[in-house]
Amino acid sequence: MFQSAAAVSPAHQAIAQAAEPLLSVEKVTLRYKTPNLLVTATEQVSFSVRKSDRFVLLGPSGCGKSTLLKAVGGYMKPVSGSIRINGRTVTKPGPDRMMVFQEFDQLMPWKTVLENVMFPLLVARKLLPKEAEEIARAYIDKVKLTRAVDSFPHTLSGGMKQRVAIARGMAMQPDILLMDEPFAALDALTRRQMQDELLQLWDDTKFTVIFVTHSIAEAIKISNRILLLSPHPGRVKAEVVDVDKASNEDGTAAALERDIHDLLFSEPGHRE
Ligand SMILES: Nc1ncnc2c1ncn2[C@@H]1O[C@H](COP(=O)(O)OP(=O)(O)OP(=O)(O)O)[C@@H](O)[C@H]1O
Repeated sequence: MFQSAAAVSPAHQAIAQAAEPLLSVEKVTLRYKTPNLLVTATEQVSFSVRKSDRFVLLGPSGCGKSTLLKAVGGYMKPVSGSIRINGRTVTKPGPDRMMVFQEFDQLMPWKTVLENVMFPLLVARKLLPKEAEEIARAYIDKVKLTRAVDSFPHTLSGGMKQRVAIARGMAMQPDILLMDEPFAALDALTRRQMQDELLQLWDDTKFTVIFVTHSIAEAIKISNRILLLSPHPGRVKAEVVDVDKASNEDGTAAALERDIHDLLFSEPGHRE
């Protein structure tokens, strides 16, 4: 079930030979340049994502999960290595990769739920209003917000706002949905409900998602594959495959949670 970092690359090569993965991240190093500091966020990170994967990036705070997601989104260029989607190198953001963030303020406050979901369909996909509205309404239904379709964001709960952001991302039918700790700011009950709803949506549409979290339990619940990153700078520690199988077996999810915890925090002197 665990593939060590050393074992990941050959496995990816084998997959790549069998069929080009949807997304392929090869030895990616990402750095921030500040006026007096050079921060290496990730070092030589490799992984690949296949169609319909629920792929989780998991690791302690500061290991570069969000930075990796930004790079896949095309908002940041690797200093070395490459990121390819459908065989093309990622150089800028595109409608094939839609982001959902943690923050509740990612919606446009002056637009209704419907208008928020329609916006990228009109602007990026350049659809006619009638067409955009039809698609937007279908995805608003999918996230169970039909009754709030004409509401403005400030009248919605945190969970409802996140549902709108998910509907907006999914309505674009991107190749990959990029989710950066989308449920982290929600209360525990709502978070669990949102995780269930996301899985129901996945059962419906089998979309491909990369999901960032630092919750091991959330990673196990959401994913079919988990990439474990070491603390700053982030390097691949291992990949967990067949998570679905483990989390459906009695007692196995708890054991897997313990194993992942031990693997992530086994470094001497590391504090959680
Ligand atoms: N804009 C920035 N300028 C400089 N350094 C940054 C910037 N954004 C992030 N970093 C640094 O890059 C490293 C990785 O940050 P990143 O936010 O990707 O980690 P993360 O794993 O997503 O953390 P968390 O789980 O806390 O959100 C950290 O050391 C962080 O301080």
